[in-house]
Amino acid sequence: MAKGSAEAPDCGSRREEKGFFTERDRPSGAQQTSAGREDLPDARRSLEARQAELERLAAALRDSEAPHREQALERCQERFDQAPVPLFTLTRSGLIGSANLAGARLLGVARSGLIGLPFSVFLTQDTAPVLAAQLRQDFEERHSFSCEVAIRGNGRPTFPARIDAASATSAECSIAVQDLSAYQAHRAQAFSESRYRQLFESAKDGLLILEAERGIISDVNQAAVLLLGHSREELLGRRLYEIGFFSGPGSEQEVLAELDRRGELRYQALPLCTRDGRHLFVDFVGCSYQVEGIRVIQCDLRDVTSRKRAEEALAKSEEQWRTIVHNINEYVYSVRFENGVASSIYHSPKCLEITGYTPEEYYRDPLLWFAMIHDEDRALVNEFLGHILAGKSHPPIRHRIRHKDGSERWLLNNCAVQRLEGEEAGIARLDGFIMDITELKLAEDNIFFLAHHDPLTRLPNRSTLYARIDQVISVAQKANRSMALLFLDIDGFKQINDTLGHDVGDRLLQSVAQRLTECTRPCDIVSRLGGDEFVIVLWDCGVEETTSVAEQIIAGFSLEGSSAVINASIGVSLYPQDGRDYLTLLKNADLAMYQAKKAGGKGFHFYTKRLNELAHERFTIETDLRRALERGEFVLYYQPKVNIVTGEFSGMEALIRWQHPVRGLVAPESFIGIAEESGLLTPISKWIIDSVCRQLKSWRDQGIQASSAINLSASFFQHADFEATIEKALLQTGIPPESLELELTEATIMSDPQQVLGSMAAMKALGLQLSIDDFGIGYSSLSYLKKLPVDKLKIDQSFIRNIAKDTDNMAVVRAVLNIGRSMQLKVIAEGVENASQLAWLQAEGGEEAQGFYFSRPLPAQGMTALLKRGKRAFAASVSTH
Ligand SMILES: Nc1nc2c(ncn2[C@@H]2O[C@H](COP(=O)(O)O[C@H]3[C@@H](O)[C@H](n4cnc5c(=O)[nH]c(N)nc54)O[C@@H]3COP(=O)(O)O)[C@@H](O)[C@H]2O)c(=O)[nH]1
Repeated sequence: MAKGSAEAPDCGSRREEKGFFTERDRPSGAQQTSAGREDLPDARRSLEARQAELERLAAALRDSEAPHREQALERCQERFDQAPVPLFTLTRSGLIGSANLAGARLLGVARSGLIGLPFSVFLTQDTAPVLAAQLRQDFEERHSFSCEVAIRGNGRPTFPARIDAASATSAECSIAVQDLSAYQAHRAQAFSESRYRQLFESAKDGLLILEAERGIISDVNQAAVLLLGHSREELLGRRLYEIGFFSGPGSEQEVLAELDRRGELRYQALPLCTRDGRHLFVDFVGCSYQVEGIRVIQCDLRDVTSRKRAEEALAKSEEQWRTIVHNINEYVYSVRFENGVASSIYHSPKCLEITGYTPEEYYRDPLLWFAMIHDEDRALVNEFLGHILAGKSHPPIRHRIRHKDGSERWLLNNCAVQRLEGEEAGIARLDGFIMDITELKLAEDNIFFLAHHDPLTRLPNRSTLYARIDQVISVAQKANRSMALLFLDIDGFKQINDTLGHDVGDRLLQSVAQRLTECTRPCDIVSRLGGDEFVIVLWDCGVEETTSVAEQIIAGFSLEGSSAVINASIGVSLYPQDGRDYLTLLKNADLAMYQAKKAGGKGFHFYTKRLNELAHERFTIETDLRRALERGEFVLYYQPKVNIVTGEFSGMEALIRWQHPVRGLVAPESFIGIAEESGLLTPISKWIIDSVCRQLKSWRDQGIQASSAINLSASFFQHADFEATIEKALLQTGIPPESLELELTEATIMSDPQQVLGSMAAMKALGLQLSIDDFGIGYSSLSYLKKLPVDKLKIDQSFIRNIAKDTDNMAVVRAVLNIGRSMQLKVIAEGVENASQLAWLQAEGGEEAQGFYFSRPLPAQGMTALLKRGKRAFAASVSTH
């Protein structure tokens, strides 16, 4: 070292005082480190070898002679100079005491220029203090140390270096400097490779590295092994087509050529069957690059089977949804809201049929929908949308739109809102469906119409009348107005229906409805209650106006295709005097109509209080009648029929009387009609038949061979029990059928000619006598009369009453007598009250008569007495003149 010191530039001693650090600066506890010993063995060994050499030389110097000492020093100096490791000696101040050749090369400064320079000038600012601290500690504690610094070599960039210092002597310490540039580069590369391998192996995607030249797999990661189901060994050296990619070597070649040309290739959802039979879909990304001059292909395989399956499921569900939406009858739509602006995102094809506009037209104009809403329904739709957009639920609404073709359509509109949550809370979408309910609405309207109207005449029906008239009455009450209720019933409608057929009856009802509508104003109500009953409500009409309307109505209805003139009867009640509610007005108008009917029809009658009294009376009679039969209050009177030629009994007529507990003996005219209308005449008729037969039997039992006529009403003649009742009575009493005579009026026969004719034939077949009562006042034609199985005509008493004075009556009676003769029918004149009537009849050739002149109707007991007078009881009566 002395030699080195001698060779060192004199600047060394010059800079001693301004050295690296001074005694004062020397640290007290610097640590020795052995870090990097194994990393840098050469430098350390070299340094340790020099240290050992120096120690050996020192020992030799102590023990040897001078010549040997010189030689040793030279050898030592040479080894120091030629050592491959950059070596330096540093003074306590950190000045360079000596440097070997490698050291001078490292720092890029001639050795002579280095001596005396602080070593720190070659260090970066941040690492210089590191070395200074270590040196202080080294000189203090005489320990070796190692540290890493950054050297700013002359003419080369800063490079990392490691300094190994031997234990310092009192004056100097030796350091070996190792350039770490190459080492660190190597270490970086090793780190990079390890990191790459780690990344390669831990990648989730399967990675295959191919030698591009031969197309064979040269590396695979674990993910690829798991994905493909092949072991790593099976994969290495194989080609892509051999592990299931691409259809074969040709196809693979094409793919690799394309990859080569473009540098990168991507395939999405390639189907792949793995070695263990799994069917997968993988996204394939191939890219080609050079590694150390060799071209490789990296294949990235990502298992997208779940995604693919989900996509397929989604596509399938979308397809199903589309199929459903395209085939349902509803028009489905979806509108998106973005920043408060609506835009159409879906309109199913059905929109064209329902609205006339194509989906494209909706996409172009988001407000098209609103434009077609019917003006009257716009408020309803706005309210509906307001509810929906506010997030409230609302049932579907029905509204109208104007179809593109101009027609009006009824729609059922239902929709729901899809909302965004969180910060961007608000409406995202409006989804809805629309159904064309035009036909349904029409059907509903029709059903509603039919529920409230009569289908035949299309007039309001009973329930509608009821609802409307209540409103009319309420308005009339508030406005202090009058109104009239007209109850109309077609005269003889049943006969028209029965004789001319129901089609004709229907047409008649329709023409009546039309006529009533024509005769009234729009503010009036015309309705059909049912059957041939109509109700007309005339608003703000008194007696005068109502009379005028009623006269127009009853002027007569002509029936299309028929010459018959049809008449009607009308009853009128007035609000408020005849009633303040519908039912009272209707009841009173009905009473008045009944009165009009009783007056012969073809007329109208205003309701009067008297009608009500009569109705009340009638009601009382009806109530009493219901109890009369069971209380045995009916009795039979008998009026004789007389042969006016011989004066002999020719028969008798049974006539009913009601022995009323309060009213006394009530004549049949006061109750027969009521009994018939209330359905009580059937049991009463059965009682009459039974009683007459029993009386005849009683007389027979007394040796009197009598016969009797019975009056039969139309209702009982048509009753299902009629024939059986007669047969049973004959059977039970055993009287001969020919002792019983049935009197039917022309009206009875005409009420249902077919059925009555059948019953008459049956009675005739049984052996009963049949006669037409009140003959002459009806409308029997001769041709019709010929068909009837009757034995006798009974001239109505109205013709006999004024026979002496009334030439018309004479003519009628003569005519009936002639008819009888020509048709070989017996003729009896009833209502003979005096001798002149009898004489006239006798003069005209009449054979039989009945009347007060001979006898009033007698109770059975009286008749028994009369009968006992013998055959010629009336001989004196017939020969008085
Ligand atoms: N269905 C039934 N109808 C019956 C029955 N009994 C009677 N009647 C019908 O009631 C009407 C009135 O009958 P009545 O009060 O009994 O009157 C009868 C005679 O009393 C009356 N008559 C007879 N002779 C004269 C006379 O000279 N002058 C006169 N003013 N009246 C007279 O005529 C009635 C009998 O008429 P008719 O039946 O047409 O022969 C009457 O229509 C009865 O038919 C019954 O049981 N069932």
